[in-house]
Amino acid sequence: MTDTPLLSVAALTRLYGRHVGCKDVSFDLYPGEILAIVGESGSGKTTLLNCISCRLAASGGSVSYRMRDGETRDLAGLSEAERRFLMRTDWGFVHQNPADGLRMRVSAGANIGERMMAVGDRHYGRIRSTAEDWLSRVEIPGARIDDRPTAFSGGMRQRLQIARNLVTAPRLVFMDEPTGGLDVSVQARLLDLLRGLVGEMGLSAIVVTHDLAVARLLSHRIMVMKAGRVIESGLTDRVLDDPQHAYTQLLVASILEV
Ligand SMILES: Nc1ncnc2c1ncn2[C@@H]1O[C@H](COP(=O)(O)OP(=O)(O)OP(=O)(O)O)[C@@H](O)[C@H]1O
Repeated sequence: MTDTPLLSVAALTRLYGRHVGCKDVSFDLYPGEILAIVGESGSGKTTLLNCISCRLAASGGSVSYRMRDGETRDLAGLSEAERRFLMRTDWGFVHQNPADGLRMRVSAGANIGERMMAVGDRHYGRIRSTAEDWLSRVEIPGARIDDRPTAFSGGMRQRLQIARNLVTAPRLVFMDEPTGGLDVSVQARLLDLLRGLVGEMGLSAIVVTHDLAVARLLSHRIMVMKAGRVIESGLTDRVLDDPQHAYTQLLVASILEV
C-alpha cells in the first residue's frame, strides 16, 4: 500500500427529494485495500456505492480518483467519455444479480472477450485463450466457453461475471452484495474464490453487503451505515470484535433484521 489514496470521498451526499439516501460520507481508499460497507436494509449502502462509481449523481460532496497516469482527478470534472473509459478499463462492477452485469445472449467466452476488446485487444486467438484461462480460474469448465450464461447455474453466472470484470485487471472493483442471491454452500465457495483472486491481483475493492461474514472474510476495513450516515468505521476485526457504537453492537449480535 502507498501513502496516496486511490480514491478519496469527501462529504458525499445524495438526497432523494427531502429524503436522505446518504449524507456526509468521507473516507480514503488505498491501493490494495478492501472496504466493506455494511448496514441494515435502507441504510444507504447502494446509494453510496452508486454515487462513488458515477452511476448516480451526488447532491453534494466530491469523489476523487488517482488515474493510471498518477494524476488525481475530481470525478465530477471528467467528461462523459472519460468517465465511460474509466468504467470500462480501470474499474469493475460486480452486481448482485449476474444478469445485470453479463450479456445473457452471448457466449461465456464472448462475455469475457468483450471486455478485452473494450481495452483495445483485437487478437482473436489471444482473446479466446485468455477467456479459457479465466473460465478455469473461476472454476468453469473450458468446454462451456461457447455456452450462453442462460445455460449456467446462479453460482456459475456469478463466477462468469467476476471473470468478465477481472480479465482486464482493473484497479478498483465495486461489488454490490456479490454473494447475495446464492445458496449458502455456493456463497462460501464463491467468497473463497473472490478472496483468492482479489488478493492475488492486489485489487482495491468496495463491497456492499448486509452479511457481516462476507465483510469479515473479504475486507480490511469496514464502514457501518445507519440512516444514510457512517456511524462507525475501522479495521474489520476491530469493529466486529469490539464494536463501539450501540447500533454496531446490535448488528454484530445479529439482533437487527438486516
Ligand atoms: N430511487 C429512490 N427514490 C427515493 N428514495 C430512494 C431511492 N433509492 C433509495 N431510496 C431511499 O434511500 C435510502 C437508502 O437506500 P439504499 O437502497 O441505498 O439502501 P441499502 O442500504 O442499499 O438497502 P438494501 O440493502 O435494502 O439495498 C432508503 O431510505 C431508500 O428508501
